Amino acid sequence: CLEEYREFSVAVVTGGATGIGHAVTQELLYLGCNVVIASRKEEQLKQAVTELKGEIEETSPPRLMHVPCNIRQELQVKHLFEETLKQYGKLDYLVNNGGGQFLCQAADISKKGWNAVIETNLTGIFLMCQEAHKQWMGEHGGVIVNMLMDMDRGVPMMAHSGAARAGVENLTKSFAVEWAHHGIRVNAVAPGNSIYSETAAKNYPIDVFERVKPHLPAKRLGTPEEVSAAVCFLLSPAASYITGETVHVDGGGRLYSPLFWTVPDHKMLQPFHSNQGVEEATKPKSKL
Ligand SMILES: CCCCC/C=C/C(=O)SCCNC(=O)CCNC(=O)[C@H](O)C(C)(C)COP(=O)(O)OP(=O)(O)OC[C@H]1O[C@@H](n2cnc3c(N)ncnc32)[C@H](O)[C@@H]1OP(=O)(O)O
Ligand SMILES: NC(=O)C1=CN([C@@H]2O[C@H](COP(=O)(O)OP(=O)(O)OC[C@H]3O[C@@H](n4cnc5c(N)ncnc54)[C@H](OP(=O)(O)O)[C@@H]3O)[C@@H](O)[C@H]2O)C=CC1
Repeated sequence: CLEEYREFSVAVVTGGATGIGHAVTQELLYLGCNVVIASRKEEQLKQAVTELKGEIEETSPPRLMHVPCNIRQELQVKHLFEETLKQYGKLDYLVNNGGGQFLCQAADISKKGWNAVIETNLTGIFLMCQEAHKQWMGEHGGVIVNMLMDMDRGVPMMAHSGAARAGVENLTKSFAVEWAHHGIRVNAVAPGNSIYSETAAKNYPIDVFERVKPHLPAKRLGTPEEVSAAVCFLLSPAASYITGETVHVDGGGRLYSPLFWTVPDHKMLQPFHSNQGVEEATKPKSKL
């Protein structure tokens, strides 16, 4: 299965300079792919290219390049694929990993903050998939992996991101079906809220990772490499019959751990009592 990677496939990885994206980039390079990494901070991209190039043979054109791109900006997304095709002449894999959010109770999220997170984590992924399809994959096929989060029980303190990622999970299924006859597979990876990297941790004012650790069945945090392994499996021909699927990489966290939120003791959700008598109990309770 690794042979097809070795035929110098071409991958675009958003957020490929840091954390999980960095691990994906490193693994794809190791497997023989050409990789384009894309995110907003050009200095960070350049640094990653310099570091990762030190680990691979020098080639012409180089097997790793960067394109600054904010996935919220349509023109920048278009430019990213144009540059990729100009340099390598094809596009086999797209990893929509770039994204993020801020901690905030739902009641306090401003409309601007809501829009920033939805644009990043939902609209941005939509634009990336649509443009990849338009410029290359619609005609030639390809494989897409979208990054989600542990959001199936809702995401207290990150409601905006949970909503966006749930949207992406559904988009993943729609694309998987609509684009199957174009030879495109589309899957998702959902990391638990427990994948430690310095760059992920520094986005938060509190040590979110230390707080989740004791509540994980694995009793340890996950690594970017453990997420990358799932991404690379889904990209590979070993996953040729898998599409529209989500793979969870969370050490069992979603099955066991309390959410990143403790409900205070309260008596605000009272039960319904039928001891008011049959007539009273069967009266419609609608407030309309
Ligand atoms: C449960 C714990 C789980 C931990 C697991 C880890 C999960 C991960 O996802 S790790 C990856 C983390 N990486 C990131 O989060 C990085 C990316 N994040 C961002 O870029 C921002 O958070 C963004 C998505 C909001 C985008 O920001 P940007 O486009 O730069 O927009 P602004 O900074 O201008 O903000 C716009 C607007 O958003 C509101 N806002 C932003 N930050 C906060 C905050 N910390 N608290 C409250 N509100 C915030 C705010 O309304 C901003 O407008 P202004 O007030 O006018 O600045
Ligand atoms: N670590 C964890 O436990 C979890 C992570 N995730 C998700 O996994 C993905 C990778 O996170 P992780 O590696 O941990 O954290 P990082 O903070 O290291 O990575 C986030 C990356 O996304 C890029 N990014 C953010 N916004 C944009 C944008 N608008 N356009 C292009 N790139 C952008 C950032 O680069 P730049 O700022 O330069 O744009 C950065 O490289 C993210 O989507 C994250 O939300 C989900 C669940 C848990």
